[in-house]
Amino acid sequence: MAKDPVRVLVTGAAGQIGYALVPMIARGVMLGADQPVILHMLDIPPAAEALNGVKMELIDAAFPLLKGIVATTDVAEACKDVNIAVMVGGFPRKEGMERKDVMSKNVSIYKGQASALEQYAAKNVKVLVVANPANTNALILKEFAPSIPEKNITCLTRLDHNRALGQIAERLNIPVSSVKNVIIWGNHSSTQYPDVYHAVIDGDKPVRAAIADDAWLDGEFIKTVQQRGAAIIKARKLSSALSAASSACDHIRDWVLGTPEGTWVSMGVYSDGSYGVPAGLIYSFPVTCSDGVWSIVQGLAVNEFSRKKLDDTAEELAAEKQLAYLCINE
Ligand SMILES: NC(=O)C1=CN([C@@H]2O[C@H](COP(=O)(O)OP(=O)(O)OC[C@H]3O[C@@H](n4cnc5c(N)ncnc54)[C@H](O)[C@@H]3O)[C@@H](O)[C@H]2O)C=CC1
Ligand SMILES: O=C([O-])CC(=O)C(=O)O
Repeated sequence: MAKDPVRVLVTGAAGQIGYALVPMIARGVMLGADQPVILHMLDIPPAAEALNGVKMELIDAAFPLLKGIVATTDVAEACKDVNIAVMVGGFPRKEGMERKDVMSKNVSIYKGQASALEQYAAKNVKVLVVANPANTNALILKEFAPSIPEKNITCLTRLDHNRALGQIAERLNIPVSSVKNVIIWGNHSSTQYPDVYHAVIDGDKPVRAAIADDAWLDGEFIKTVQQRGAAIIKARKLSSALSAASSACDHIRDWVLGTPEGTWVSMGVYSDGSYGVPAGLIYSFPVTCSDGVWSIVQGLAVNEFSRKKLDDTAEELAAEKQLAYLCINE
């Protein structure tokens, strides 16, 4: 029997990431090749014409799984009954801008959209925040949508996770599918910590032994992953739309359909104090997912080198949280 369609909201749908993301969703990349979808697309009035253009193209592409399109500048209409919300809308970082510069513009958007999701979305809505500062926007959304369970509000660090897999694969000249269990800890920012202490290739061979170059792993590798977003912006003069869209699909797919046995992924989730990370931050942890629920992988060893990096990125998030509240109360 055919499945009922799932309603998926994409905010900022007329933007760069939105344009890459909506065809992936309509093709089944996010929820599976047998899962019909109804796409809800939100953007702001100045982008209404471009949004309508995206809608026209979706119609023209004749995606068999696409059972309906809601394209609107009205946030209540956009959020109505959605099961999944991918929050991409916001002001992007431009070349030379720090993430803090976009903070004040974006936290007030997320406060408003939290209320709309709370009021109009399906009760079990799963939320993925992509727009920067992604962790802090997700935290604001959580705070201002108190009836949405905190387990249902996440942010995207899967792009950083995939970037780390990609760098290891390039270095070893092996397919990226042979590498697994890297970890992104902390903030989706240049303080994030891409950790390969538990990563393996070909099922069980430690990455550190395979690469046998600690100086590269502790230096250039970490820096490359941390700075990859800025490098793409410099090269494209636009943000990493293709890879962000693909990683957003990976995030939701694994959350809804489950992570493969023996594999974890990185997700920005509400900290419960695991690994000594202060509770009350949205922080990227290694997680496994089953039956639509994520769980933080427990019991991984954290050495002194890693400890400092976990703490530094937590400190940045605590400072962002403070700044966000200042912006909201201004
Ligand atoms: N977490 C991650 O891994 C990544 C996050 N990003 C972030 O994703 C966001 C989107 O990036 P792009 O698509 O490149 O930017 P973009 O500027 O091309 O698109 C953003 C869209 O959001 C719309 N928008 C602005 N305010 C809105 C509102 N209140 N409601 C709905 N829509 C609104 C704009 O009109 C625009 O169409 C940025 O914040 C960027 O920094 C980008 C790459 C990776
Ligand atoms: O760095 C940025 O502003 C864009 C981004 O989040 C990324 O590509 O990771």
